[in-house]
Amino acid sequence: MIHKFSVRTAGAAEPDVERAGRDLGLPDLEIWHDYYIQFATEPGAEGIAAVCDALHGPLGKVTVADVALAEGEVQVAYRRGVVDNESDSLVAMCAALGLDAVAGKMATSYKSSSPKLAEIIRATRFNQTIEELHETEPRYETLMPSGHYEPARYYDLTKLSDDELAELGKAEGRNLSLAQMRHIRGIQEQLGAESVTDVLFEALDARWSDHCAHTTWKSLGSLLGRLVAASKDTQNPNILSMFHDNAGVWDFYDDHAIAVKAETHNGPSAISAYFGQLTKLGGVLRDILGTGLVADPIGSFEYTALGVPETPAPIAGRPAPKQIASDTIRAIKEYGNTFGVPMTYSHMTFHPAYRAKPFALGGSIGIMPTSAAQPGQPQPGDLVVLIGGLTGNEGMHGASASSAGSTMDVTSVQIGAPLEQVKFRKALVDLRDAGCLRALTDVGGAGLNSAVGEIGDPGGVWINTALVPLKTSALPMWRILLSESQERMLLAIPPAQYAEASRILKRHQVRTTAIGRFTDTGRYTVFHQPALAEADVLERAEPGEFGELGFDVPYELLDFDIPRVETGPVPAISTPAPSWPSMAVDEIGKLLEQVVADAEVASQHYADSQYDSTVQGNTFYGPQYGDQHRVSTGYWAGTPVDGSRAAAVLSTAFNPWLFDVHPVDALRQMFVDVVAGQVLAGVALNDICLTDNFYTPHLAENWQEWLVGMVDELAALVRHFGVPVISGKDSSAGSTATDEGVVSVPPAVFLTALGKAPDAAGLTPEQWTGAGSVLALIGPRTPSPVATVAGRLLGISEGPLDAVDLSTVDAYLAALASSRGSFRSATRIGPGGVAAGLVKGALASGLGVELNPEAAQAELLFAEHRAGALVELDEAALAALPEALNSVVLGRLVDETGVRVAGTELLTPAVADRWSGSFTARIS
Ligand SMILES: O=CNCC(=O)N[C@@H]1O[C@H](COP(=O)(O)O)[C@@H](O)[C@H]1O
Repeated sequence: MIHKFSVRTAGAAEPDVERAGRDLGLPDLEIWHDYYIQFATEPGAEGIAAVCDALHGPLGKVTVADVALAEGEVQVAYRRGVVDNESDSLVAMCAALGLDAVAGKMATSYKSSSPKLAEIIRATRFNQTIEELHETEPRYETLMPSGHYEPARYYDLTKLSDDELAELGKAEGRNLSLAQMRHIRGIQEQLGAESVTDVLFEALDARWSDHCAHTTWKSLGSLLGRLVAASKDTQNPNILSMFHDNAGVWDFYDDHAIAVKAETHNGPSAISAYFGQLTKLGGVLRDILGTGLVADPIGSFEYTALGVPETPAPIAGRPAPKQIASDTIRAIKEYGNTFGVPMTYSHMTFHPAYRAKPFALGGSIGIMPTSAAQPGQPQPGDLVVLIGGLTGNEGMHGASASSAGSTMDVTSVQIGAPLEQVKFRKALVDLRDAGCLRALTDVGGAGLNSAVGEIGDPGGVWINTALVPLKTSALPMWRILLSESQERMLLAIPPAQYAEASRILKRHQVRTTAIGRFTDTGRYTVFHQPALAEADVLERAEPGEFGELGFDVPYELLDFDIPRVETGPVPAISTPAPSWPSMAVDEIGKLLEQVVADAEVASQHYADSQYDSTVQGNTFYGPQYGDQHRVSTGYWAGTPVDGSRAAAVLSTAFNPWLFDVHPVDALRQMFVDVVAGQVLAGVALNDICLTDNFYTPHLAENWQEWLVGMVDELAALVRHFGVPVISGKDSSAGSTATDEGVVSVPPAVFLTALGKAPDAAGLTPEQWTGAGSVLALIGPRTPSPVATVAGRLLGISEGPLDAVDLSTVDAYLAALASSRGSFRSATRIGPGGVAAGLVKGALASGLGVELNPEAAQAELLFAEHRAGALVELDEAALAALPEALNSVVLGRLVDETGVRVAGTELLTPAVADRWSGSFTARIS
C-alpha cells in the first residue's frame, strides 16, 4: 500500500517561495513537497502519524497524509522510469521508525488561484525529459521500479560486414566509429574468442570518448602534452601534482596542499539545466575528494554562459535561456549550500553563442596534508570498494554523447542528491587519517567503467556487477557499468584495513560494498555472478567462475590510436582598428546607464546572495565586498589551515566577446588579466598556478586551428611567466545542430588562478578607504573598444584586439609587486572599464570621486584595460610610483557619494538602479 504525505508550510510563505511567486507572477503561490511511500505492511494510524512527525520536523511545517491533489494545484514528479534519490532516504527513515517501507517517491506541488498556474509551471519548473506534470492526483500501482535482469548480448564481429559493424557501433545510443568497431573485432581475434559482448562495446565507447580519452586534443598533436611540458619547464617547486590525478595539487603552507579543479557539464545542462548544474558542482566536489588520498573541499566556484534571457530555446522542447538561468541558481544553491562549501565566485553571462549549449563550469578547491597529495596505487589483492549512492538507470552515455555532441536523452541526465555526498565527505577524511586507503577515485563521467577501468590500469582488476547496489530491481550489466549515478566513490582498501574502514563508513551511514579485487594480471575483467557474494569477495582474491562474462581483456588491447589531423596556422584577421567616438558628458552619462545594466557589469546579487559563502568559517575575503552595496570582488581568499593566517587566493578570467574576435589574442589578454589580478591581490608570481577549461566548437570554421593556436599560446605564456597550468578539462563539442541550423560557441578557454600568500592580512583590500586620497589608473593599456561592453552598445563589432606586449607586462608585474604596499585599495578593471569600476567603488563604499576634467572621454572611461587596475593612494605616494606602473591620476575621493566629472553627476539614481536591478529583472 502507498501513502502520500504532503509537507506544507504552517504559517506565512517562506522567503524562497515568496520570491518564486514574485518571479513567476503568481503572488499567492504555495509550494510544497509530496512524499509517496510504499509500505510492505500497513503502517496504521500510529505509523502514519510517526511518518508525519518525522517528515516535517520542528520547523513550522505540517504534514498531512493522503490528501489528493485538488483543483488549482499542479504536481511535478519524476517519470515512472526515473528512480528517485529520495526513495532510499524515505525507506531508511521508515526503518528508523520501525516501519516496513519498500520504496518512496518525492514530488513538488504548486498551488495558486491563477488559471495560468499549470501553463507557468510547465514553462518554468518542469523538465519533460525526466518529469511528468499532473493536474489531478496520479495513481501509482507500485513505486518499486520493476524489471528483470537482461543478459548481455553476444556478437561474433568476425562475421559482420563493415556496414553491420558501423550500425552496431551506433546502436543503443553508442558513438563508436567503424574504425573503433574494427579495433574491437581485432580484440575478439586476439583473444581467440567466439564473440564479444555489448558490455565491451559500451565500456570502450566510454573509454575512447573524447571526455575520457581526450581524442580531439590527441588528434591535433598531443595538445595536453604541450601544456604539461610547458608547465614542467617552469620547474615551479609548488607543483605537487599536475594533470595525473582528479585535480592539480599546489603546495601550501604549514604542511598542507591545495587541490584545484574545474570541469564543465555543458551537454547535460542543455537538456536539464537543473540537474546538469546540480551535478556539475557535485561532480567537481567529488573530484577534489578523490584527489591524492583525499582533499577536503574548502570552496567552490561556478560560471555559466547561456543564451540571451529574452530569447527562446533554439531546439523545440529544450529549456529556454531564462529557465536555464533560474534552474542554475536553484541548483547551485541546493548543491553548494547543502554540501556545506563556501561559494567563492559565481557569474552568469548572456551571450547568443551559448543558446544551444550553455557553458556550465563548476570548480572547487580542497585542502589536504602534503603527505596525502599523491594518488595511491592499488596493490594486487586490495578490495575494490564502492561507497555512497545507489546505481540507477541514469546518466547513460553522458560521457560519450556529450563528447560526440550527439543527442542526449532521458537516461543521459544525471540526478544529484547532495546529502548522500555530505555523508561520505567526512567519512573519507576519517578513512585517510586512519590510514585505511590505498587509493581512491570518484565515480562520475562514464560511471564505474571509468573509475574501475582507470584505477585498475595497468595492474589489473575484476568486479562483479551483481554486487553493485541498485536503485532498480535489475539493470543489464552494461548499464550498471556505465550509469553516471552520482554521489559514489571507488576505494582501494587493503583487506587488513577493511574492518576498520567499514566501521568508519558505518559510523557515517555510508553504504559500502566490496565488489571486486585488484590483481596483478594486467587484465580488466567485468562479470555478473549472483552466486559470488560480498562475503566471498572479502574472503578470497580469486573470483572463481565468472558466471556471465562481460569481458576479460588485457589492458594493452584497450588502447585505440587516434589518427593525427594536420592543421594550418591560425587565420590572419586584418580589420582596421576602430576608435572611440568623442562624446559629450551627457552622452557619457546615457551610455553609462546602459553599461551598468549589462549582465557583465550589473549586480548579480539576486543569484550570489542565495549561495552560502561563509560556511566553514574560513572565508577571509570575498566573494563580495562593500559596506553600502555588495559588489563582486576581484578575488576570494580563505585561510583553510586551523591557527594559520596563510591564504589561498582564487580568481578567474573569461570573456566570450574577446574570444569571438580572436581566440589567441583573447587568451593572452585573459592570462595577463588573471595573473596581474593575483599579483595585485598580493600573491607572488611564482606562487600562482592555473587551471584551464577549454570549450571549443567542432563544426565551426577553423576550429582546429584556433584550438591548436590557443594551446600553443597558453604553453608559451606558461613558460614566459613561470605560471604553470596544473589541471584542466577540454570540452570539444561546442557546436549543436538546432532548429535554426548549427550554433557554435566561440573557441575559448576559461582560466582560474589559485595563488597563496603567507598572511591574509597583507592582501590588498578593494573598498575605497577615505576622502582625500587619489585615484589612479595603472597598468598596460588595452584601449580598443572592440569586445568591450560599451563598444557592443555603441555597435562597434569589427576590429582587432589590442596586442599585449609581454615585456611591458613583465615590467608592470615587477613594479606592481614592489609598490602594492602603497595602495590603500585597488581593484581589477573588468567589463565596463574604468567607469564601471568607479560606479561600483562609489556604491560599495558610499564615498564619491571628483574626476579630473580630462577624464571625461569615452576611451578613458569605457576601455577595458584588462591587465590594469584602479588604485587608491595618498597623494604623497604618487611621486614614488615606478614608471613601469604607467599610472595616470583620474581624480580624488570625496565624502559625498557619486562619480562627478566637469560638474556632472554620472552616478545618477538611474545608474544606481540599473546596476542593482537589471540582472534580476532579466531573469525573473
Ligand atoms: O558526473 C558528474 N560530473 C563529472 C563528469 O565527469 N561529467 C561528465 O561530463 C559530461 C559533460 O561534458 P561536457 O558536455 O561539459 O563536455 C557529462 O555528460 C558527464 O559524462
